[in-house]
Amino acid sequence: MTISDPGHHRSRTRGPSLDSADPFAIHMAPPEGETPAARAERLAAQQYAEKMSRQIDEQILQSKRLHDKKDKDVKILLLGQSESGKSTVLKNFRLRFTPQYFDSERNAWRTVVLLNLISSVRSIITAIENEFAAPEFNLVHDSHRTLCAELAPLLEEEVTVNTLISATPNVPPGQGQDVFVRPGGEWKSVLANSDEAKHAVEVVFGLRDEIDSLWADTAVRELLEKKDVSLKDGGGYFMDDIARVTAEDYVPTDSDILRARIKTMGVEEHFFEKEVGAPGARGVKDFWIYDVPGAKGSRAVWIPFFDMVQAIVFLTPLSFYEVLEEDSRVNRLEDSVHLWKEICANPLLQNCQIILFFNKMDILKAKLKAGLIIKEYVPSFADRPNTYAGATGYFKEKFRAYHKRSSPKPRAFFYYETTAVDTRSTAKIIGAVHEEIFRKHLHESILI
Ligand SMILES: Nc1nc2c(ncn2[C@@H]2O[C@H](COP(=O)(O)OP(=O)(O)OP(=O)(O)O)[C@@H](O)[C@H]2O)c(=O)[nH]1
Ligand SMILES: [Mg+2]
Repeated sequence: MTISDPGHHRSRTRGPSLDSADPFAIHMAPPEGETPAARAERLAAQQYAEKMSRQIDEQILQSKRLHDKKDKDVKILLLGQSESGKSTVLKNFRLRFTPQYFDSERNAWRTVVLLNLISSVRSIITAIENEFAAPEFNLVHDSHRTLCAELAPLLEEEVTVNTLISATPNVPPGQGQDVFVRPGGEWKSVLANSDEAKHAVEVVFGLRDEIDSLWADTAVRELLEKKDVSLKDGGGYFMDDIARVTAEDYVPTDSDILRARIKTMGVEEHFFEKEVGAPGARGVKDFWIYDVPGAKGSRAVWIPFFDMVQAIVFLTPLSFYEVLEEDSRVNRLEDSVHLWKEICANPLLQNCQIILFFNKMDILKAKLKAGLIIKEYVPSFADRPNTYAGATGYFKEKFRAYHKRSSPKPRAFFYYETTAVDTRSTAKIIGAVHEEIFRKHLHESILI
C-alpha cells in the first residue's frame, strides 16, 4: 500500500460510510460512542470555530479593501531640507481639510510651545554662563547667576519631556537640540496624557516671573546682541509672548501651533479623511501625506516613497545667507538646489507632479528690509534689483531651468511663494495645490 492509494486506505480502515475522496473526512467524523452531551459540546465548539473563521476572513477582506483603497488614494510627499517648513505645511493641510482633528491635538501643542520657550531660555542661560567663563566679563553680574539658578528646574523638565517623546532618549541635554519626535505621530497622545508633561507645564507656569525678568534684563539683551545669539531664526520663538503662553488657562492658537517647532525624526504617515462640515473639505476625497525628516543624515528614508506617491511638495527657503544646522560647511540654498536637481532627475519620479514652495518669504522680506545684500552671498545675482521681487524672480528662473534640464521627460513647473506660518495666505495656496494634484490624478485615472 502506498499513501497515494486512497481507495485502498479508505476501504481497509473505515468501510463504505466514509467513502469519500475528502482526506479530511476521517478527521471530521464524530468519535465512536459519543454521548449526547459530548456531541452538543463538540457542535458548539465547531460553531464557535466557524464564527471566528468568518470574522477573520472578514478582517482580512477589510484590510485588503483598505490596502486597495490606499493604493488608489492620492499620496503626497513633503520634501526639503531640515527646517524648510515641511511639518508646518502639513499643519496647514490639517487646518484646512481636517480642522476637528487639528483641534483635538491642541493640548499636546501647549507642551511643545512651552518646550520651545524653555529652549530659548536655555540658549540665554548658556550665553550668560559662557560670559562668566570668559577671562574678562562686564555684562553679567551676581544677580544673573541667581536668576540662572532659579531657572535651572526648567532645564531638568526639558530633559524629562524630551526623553518622554524622543526617539533617541539618550541625546545629551543642553546642546541646542530641537525637540525630537518618534515616528508615527503618537507623541501627541503621549504628551497629552503624561503626568511628567503635566508637571513640566506646571513648573514653567511657576517660573513665569523669572523667565520674564531674564528677558526684560537690558544687560542680557545686550549680551545676546554682542554674541550674535539669534533666538528668532530657528523657529519656535515665543519669548515675546511669555505672559500669554505661561498663563494657567493658555490654549495655543492656530498661529502658535504653526510656529511651534518639533523636529521630525522618522517618517510620519498622515491620513486625511473627509470631515463632515469642514469648509475646506467639500468634495474632497481621502488622501495621505508623508512627512519626513529633512536633515542630511536622514534623507535615505525618503526613497521608499518615490514609487508610491503621486505628488511632491518641495520646500526651500531662500536662505542663501545661512548654513545647515547639521553641517556648517554647507550653504542652505546650495543644499536646496542640489536636492531639487536630484529630485527632478530621479527616474522613479518621472511621472510625479513636483510643486515647488519658496517658503519663509516673510523672513526674506524682513532680511532685505534690514539691509541684506544678495550679491554678497550670490555673486551671480550681480546688479539686479536688490528687492523681494528681484530675488524671487531670479531664483525662480534658476529653479525652473534646473527642473526643465533635469526632468527625464517634460512636465509642468508649479511654483508658489509661501509663508507657512501665515495660515490665511497659506490656506489659499494649499487649496490650489490640492485641486491641481487631484485634477491631474483624475485625468490620469480616466486615461488608464
Ligand atoms: N517665519 C517663518 N517661520 C516658518 C515658516 N515656515 C516654517 N517656519 C518655522 O520654521 C520652523 C521649522 O519648520 P518645520 O516645519 O518644523 O520644518 P521641517 O522642514 O519639518 O524640518 P525637519 O522636521 O527638521 O525636517 C518651525 O518653527 C516653523 O514654525 C515661514 O514661512 N516663516
Ligand atoms: Mg518636520
